[in-house]
Amino acid sequence: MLKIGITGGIGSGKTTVCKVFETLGVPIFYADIAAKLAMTSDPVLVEGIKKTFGTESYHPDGTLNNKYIAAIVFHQKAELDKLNALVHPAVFKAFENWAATKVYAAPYVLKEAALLFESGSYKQCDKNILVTAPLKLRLARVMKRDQVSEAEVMARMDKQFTDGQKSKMANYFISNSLSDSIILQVLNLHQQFLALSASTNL
Ligand SMILES: CC(C)(COP(=O)(O)OP(=O)(O)OC[C@H]1O[C@@H](n2cnc3c(N)ncnc32)[C@H](O)[C@@H]1O)[C@@H](O)C(=O)NCCC(=O)NCCS
Ligand SMILES: Nc1ncnc2c1ncn2[C@@H]1O[C@H](COP(=O)(O)OP(=O)(O)OP(=O)(O)O)[C@@H](O)[C@H]1O
Repeated sequence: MLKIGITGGIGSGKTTVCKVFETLGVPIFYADIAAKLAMTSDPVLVEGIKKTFGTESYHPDGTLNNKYIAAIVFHQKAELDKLNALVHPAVFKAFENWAATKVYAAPYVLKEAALLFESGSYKQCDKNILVTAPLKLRLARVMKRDQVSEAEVMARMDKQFTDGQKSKMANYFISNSLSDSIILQVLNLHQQFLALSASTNL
């Protein structure tokens, strides 16, 4: 079974692209969902986060106080490094466990992760896809989706590799600008991955 990583900068549309792969029956691991699950259910991680960022990191009902943590980490690189160091090993492990359950389920699976290259988790995958879109469009899409300011989106963008850096590490590309059809690009890649899977023992 092939493991394919899929990433893209904030607002590039990687989750939207994954929804198209899902309609083709491709199993998808969403790193962000796994991260959030671990951050609320793994007692060691929960303690680590509270110790590092304070008990306000969680609401009284135990749910994650996203706004509180985001306000700290997206304005101080050293704090973000601490959060990543706590969370990413848990996500790596969750992906390995998940992938092991899919070995006979499909010719290939996708791992969707915002920080696939930055975290080094692309090394868990056989090939990697980069989703791109023009910067202004990405900004506009996230501002509308999350009801946030341009400065808030930029603060996150600044903490991610640029598309130039990522494109050197990617094997496949999906362009998600206004004039592109992501459906046709996904169908094309799907055929390539099925052929690759059939021609290798992975
Ligand atoms: C800081 C948190 C609580 C903020 O939550 P919030 O609901 O506001 O944002 P959300 O998780 O939906 O992320 C939205 C986008 O922000 C960007 N982003 C998220 N985490 C990071 C990060 N560590 N570094 C850079 N960008 C990030 C990504 O583009 C992501 O898709 C949350 O992002 C988090 O827990 N991040 C750490 C886990 C992580 O690294 N996730 C990303 C991939 S595993
Ligand atoms: N081709 C498209 N046409 C119209 N809207 C789109 C398109 N692609 C993405 N969007 C919209 O743009 C927003 C961002 O897309 P999406 O959530 O898929 O990006 P993402 O890369 O997963 O972002 P993040 O890194 O923040 O998780 C969403 O509201 C989505 O519905």
